[in-house]
Amino acid sequence: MSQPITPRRTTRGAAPAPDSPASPPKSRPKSSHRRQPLAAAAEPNESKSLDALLDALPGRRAQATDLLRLLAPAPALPLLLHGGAATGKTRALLLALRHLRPSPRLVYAALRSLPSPRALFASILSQLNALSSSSSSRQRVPDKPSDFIAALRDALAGAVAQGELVYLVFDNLEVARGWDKGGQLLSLLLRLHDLLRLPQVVLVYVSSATPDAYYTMTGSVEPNHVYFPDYTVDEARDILMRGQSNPKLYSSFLGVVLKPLFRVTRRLDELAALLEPLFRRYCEPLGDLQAVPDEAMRRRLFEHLQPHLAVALNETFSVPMRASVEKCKDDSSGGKASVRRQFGGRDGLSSELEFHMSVSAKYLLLSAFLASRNPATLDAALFDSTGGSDTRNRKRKSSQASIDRKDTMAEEILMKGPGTFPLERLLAIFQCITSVSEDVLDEVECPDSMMAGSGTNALMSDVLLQLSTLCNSNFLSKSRSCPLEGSARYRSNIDEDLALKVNIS
Ligand SMILES: Nc1ncnc2c1ncn2[C@@H]1O[C@H](COP(=O)(O)OP(=O)(O)OP(=O)(O)O)[C@@H](O)[C@H]1O
Repeated sequence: MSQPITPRRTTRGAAPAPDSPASPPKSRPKSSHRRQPLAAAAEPNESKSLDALLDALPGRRAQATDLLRLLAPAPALPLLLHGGAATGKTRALLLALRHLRPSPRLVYAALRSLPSPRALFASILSQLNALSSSSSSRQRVPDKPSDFIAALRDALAGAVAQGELVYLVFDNLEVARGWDKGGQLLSLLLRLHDLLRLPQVVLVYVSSATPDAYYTMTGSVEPNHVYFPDYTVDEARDILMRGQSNPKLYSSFLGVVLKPLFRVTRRLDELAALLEPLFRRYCEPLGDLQAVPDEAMRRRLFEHLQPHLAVALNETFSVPMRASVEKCKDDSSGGKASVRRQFGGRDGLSSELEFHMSVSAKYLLLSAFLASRNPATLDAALFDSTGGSDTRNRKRKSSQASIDRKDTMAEEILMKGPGTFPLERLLAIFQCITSVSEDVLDEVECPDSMMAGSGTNALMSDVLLQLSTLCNSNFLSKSRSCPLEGSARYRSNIDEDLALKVNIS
């Protein structure tokens, strides 16, 4: 993380009344490398509410503490929260902001719930106009970013005139990249600190991309940043255990389902959506939902659940649909809804949809794409078990004739469309491209004895499971067994665009 700000905290006792119009504008604190323990500076009431904040954020203690340091009283630099999907960035930020005293003025825009730059401008300006109860609320929404900056400055001037800090939050910043002229807009948003030069305005960016991805591109002032790593399975368990009416029952349920599901998805929203119906199934044999199951009962519940768990593991794809987060809800439901659905059929993939699949499924899909698009004769040249790092066998530079021959072959392949391939070839390609990624092996390694053995067996059983999921989801098709070879053949149904979207991160 970059340089934090000295936590010159405003305590309740010392703070002016939250909405007092007479509150003086706050001065900017000096930057410092020094950090103070948060609780040490806190008064009893504050430490109680700090405990409540940390309780509401299992697995995010360090991030919540950093946020409180960096958000108040008046940070001199913008703040960037970054990390993978559903790692609690939004939740932690909104809860931390709610913890601040006096309550800050918040202008929040979740880019994922907005269709265009213009919608973003409109959302921000209307929130600001509501804050300052300005008469200009009927003004035209700017089309051009430069007009937006001018309108933003005017609207902010109205809001900060009341002496309050205004926190301007851009959530899901990475979404702007996909917008028309999104690169330009992104660079402008990241330069707001330099452009506005308003000390009372605190800029907060939330993104799944790393800071380097943005700041090398804009050359603007580098913000403070807080990283949100993926949850571990134990942290996910702590989060999912919150608010359960029968913790012992739920804990025994998580004991059997969480690890296998965690290999399919680590996203909390998806896990919660998967777990809810499974838990209902799990409880079906129970007469009393408040009962604490003994060992024999636990085994019975597991046996009852097992077939349903197998089905759930096969459905690895989900379509998160995000509603805008207007306010932070205290309960774990958050402000976003996640709807699960299997891909397939003629619907295709709308650009507004996101899909999630495990890393091993992504590699498998890419392996199938390559196997369908390239003739088997090219495999030896394209792949080797060293992932291409062994240069000893590299061929001499191709002659013009051989380049022409390859071009003609490529054209023919394109004309023919995707070809079919046997399972062995798919697995050989999969093995070659995963041999360079230890991460993949970590991900598919199955520590849970319930699902399979360990090591290679676990890897293979996972791959076969993923393969069947990809077939069920129409990403791949499986032909009937070939009468000569006696085994089934597969074909990839995805095009180059989708293959490019299968981003392995
Ligand atoms: N530590 C946590 N405790 C309780 N619930 C959590 C925690 N972390 C995440 N969640 C829940 O998981 C879901 C996703 O969290 P959140 O939206 O904060 O993640 P995010 O990192 O902002 O995701 P994205 O990058 O996709 O926008 C929400 O329902 C949220 O309430």
